[in-house]
Amino acid sequence: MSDLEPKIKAEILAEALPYIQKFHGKTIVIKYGGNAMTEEKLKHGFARDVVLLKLVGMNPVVVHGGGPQIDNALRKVGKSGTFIQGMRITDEETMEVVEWVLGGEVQQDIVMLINQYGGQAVGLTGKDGGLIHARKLQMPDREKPGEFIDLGFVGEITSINPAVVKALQDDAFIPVISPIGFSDDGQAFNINADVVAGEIAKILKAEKLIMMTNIPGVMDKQDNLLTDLTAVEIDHLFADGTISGGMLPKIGSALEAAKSGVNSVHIIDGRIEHSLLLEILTEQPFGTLIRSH
Ligand SMILES: Nc1ncnc2c1ncn2[C@@H]1O[C@H](COP(=O)(O)OP(=O)(O)O)[C@@H](O)[C@H]1O
Ligand SMILES: CC(=O)N[C@@H](CCC(=O)OP(=O)(O)O)C(=O)O
Repeated sequence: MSDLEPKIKAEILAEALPYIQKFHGKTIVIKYGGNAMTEEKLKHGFARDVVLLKLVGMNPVVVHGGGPQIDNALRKVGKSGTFIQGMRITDEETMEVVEWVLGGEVQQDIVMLINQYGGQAVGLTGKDGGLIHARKLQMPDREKPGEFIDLGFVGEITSINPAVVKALQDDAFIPVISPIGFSDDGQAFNINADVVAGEIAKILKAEKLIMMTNIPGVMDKQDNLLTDLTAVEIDHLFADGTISGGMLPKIGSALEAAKSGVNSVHIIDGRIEHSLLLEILTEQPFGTLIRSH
């Protein structure tokens, strides 16, 4: 932006006004994927953007991932990450690493940066305020209908109690949520962060859900960006194998949220600096918009 003519700079800033008005007081759930937080510069840009959104009157809620960061920590203890249908197989030792990495290092890094830029972030896991109740996931096998895959300590959400998030929002704080759920007997479960973001957006009746990842959006088989997708089109992409790996839970959760009344759901490239501001405060079409119909 520093290379732009002053007039163009002013026009871009003025373009933000209707969006600031439209989204004032509205909840914006941001899924901050582990792949979009690998560079220092990007992390700082993200933190500044979140603070700006809060200061202009929106209610950002961050749900973070950390897949690559968990992989790094596992490598240090001689283990490697294995995924099935975009979900990590999580044995007991892996679960300990997941809790330690997501609930510790990754979350604290985001909280510190947001606070450094003048925000008031508070880190939460599913345990805090009974936020995320979970049980062991029975994951349907996409290749063998009727059969299930055992992923160990991977959880599915049974309920969300959003009271703690609402209280923090009302008190000018920015919640930063780790995707770890707990059963009634205190067992921790590893939950895909896209799934948590989708459910949090649903229960908070968010205006927007923005999933920041490491690709321009949903791509077709020829690697062209699909700017806009409906439920029917998504069904086709699932059926013909265009969507695989980490995009499976992401697009599934995005569609669920769109069907449940979240007004706009986007999958965007988190590797572009200030992608969050571009999506929310400018007219520029960005990434993939997921529609319920
Ligand atoms: N059709 C598709 N369009 C875009 N990405 C896809 C598609 N199918 C599979 N993917 C994969 O999904 C990845 C994004 O999911 P994931 O690695 O879990 O990211 P994140 O850490 O941001 O949640 C992409 O980098 C890409 O490798
Ligand atoms: C069950 C499962 O797969 N959990 C994820 C949780 C972190 C996550 O979702 O991180 P990203 O958003 O960076 O992919 C994992 O263990 O990697």
